[in-house]
Amino acid sequence: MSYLCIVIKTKGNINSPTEYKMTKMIKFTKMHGAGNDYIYVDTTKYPIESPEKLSVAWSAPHTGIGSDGLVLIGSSDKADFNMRIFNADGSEAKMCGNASRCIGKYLYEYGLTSKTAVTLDTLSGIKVLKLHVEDGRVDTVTVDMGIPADMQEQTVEACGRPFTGTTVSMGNPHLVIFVDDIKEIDLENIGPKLENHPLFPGRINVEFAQVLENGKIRMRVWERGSGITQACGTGACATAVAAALTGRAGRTSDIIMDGGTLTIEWDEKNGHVMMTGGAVRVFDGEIEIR
Ligand SMILES: N[C@H](CCC[C@H](N)C(=O)O)C(=O)O
Repeated sequence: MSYLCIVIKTKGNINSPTEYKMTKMIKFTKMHGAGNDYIYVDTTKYPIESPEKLSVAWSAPHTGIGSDGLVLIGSSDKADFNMRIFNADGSEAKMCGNASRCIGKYLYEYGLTSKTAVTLDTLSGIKVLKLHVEDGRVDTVTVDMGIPADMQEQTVEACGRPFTGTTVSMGNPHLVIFVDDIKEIDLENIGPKLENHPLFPGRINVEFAQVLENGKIRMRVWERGSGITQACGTGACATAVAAALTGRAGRTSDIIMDGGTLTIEWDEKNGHVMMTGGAVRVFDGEIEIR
């Protein structure tokens, strides 16, 4: 009886932990608000260790899932739930308007809540979401974005010319610049120079806006940490506040962005900014973490 004996030479003991890279599957949901798309993970089920690194890897269009960043939904002892948001470059932001609406949809439609008023703990404080439910679906959400801050006129030199705008914080910083013709703005070139200008040591989100004949406002955004996005919820709020502050509009504005329109109301009585807009679930998926 002959035996064939095969010896497989390995480096060291193949059972040692270093040889076996532990991998785990993470379920995620891809969603967008006015085209501002993020990857959403329920970290109560799928805890994430290095969100900064994963946001960069997963946001990549060709080698990852492709998105403007990563949003983690977690538990909170101060509110119904917690939100953390990471830009495509891995930087963590304090607030995301479009993501907060999508989280409202996610929580209700995935059965994590049956409430239509949900509190969300963020790095810029607790936000209140009002879910507009129809036939068991949430397609529109109104978010109380709180009170705008740090409003001041600012002139910044970039690309050989001055840009005068209004800074507004919605928990995250924005520079809103009104122009006569938004089509003239080379956002790809100007955006990063303003985002990274030394005047803004924490960098800044940049919005160019044009008031239209019908009183609506057309806005395009270069987001800190993500570049040009289809829409920016906090940016739409900052734009509406800047328009009201500078007498270009009233306290309610429709902000028309590349990916969709948000309605912003700056309440005269309590100073809060209310943002209303859509939330869309694109697909569910799972991805391996090595
Ligand atoms: N890029 C922003 C975070 C995302 C905000 C935006 N996507 C929104 O909908 O508000 C920042 O670094 O402050």
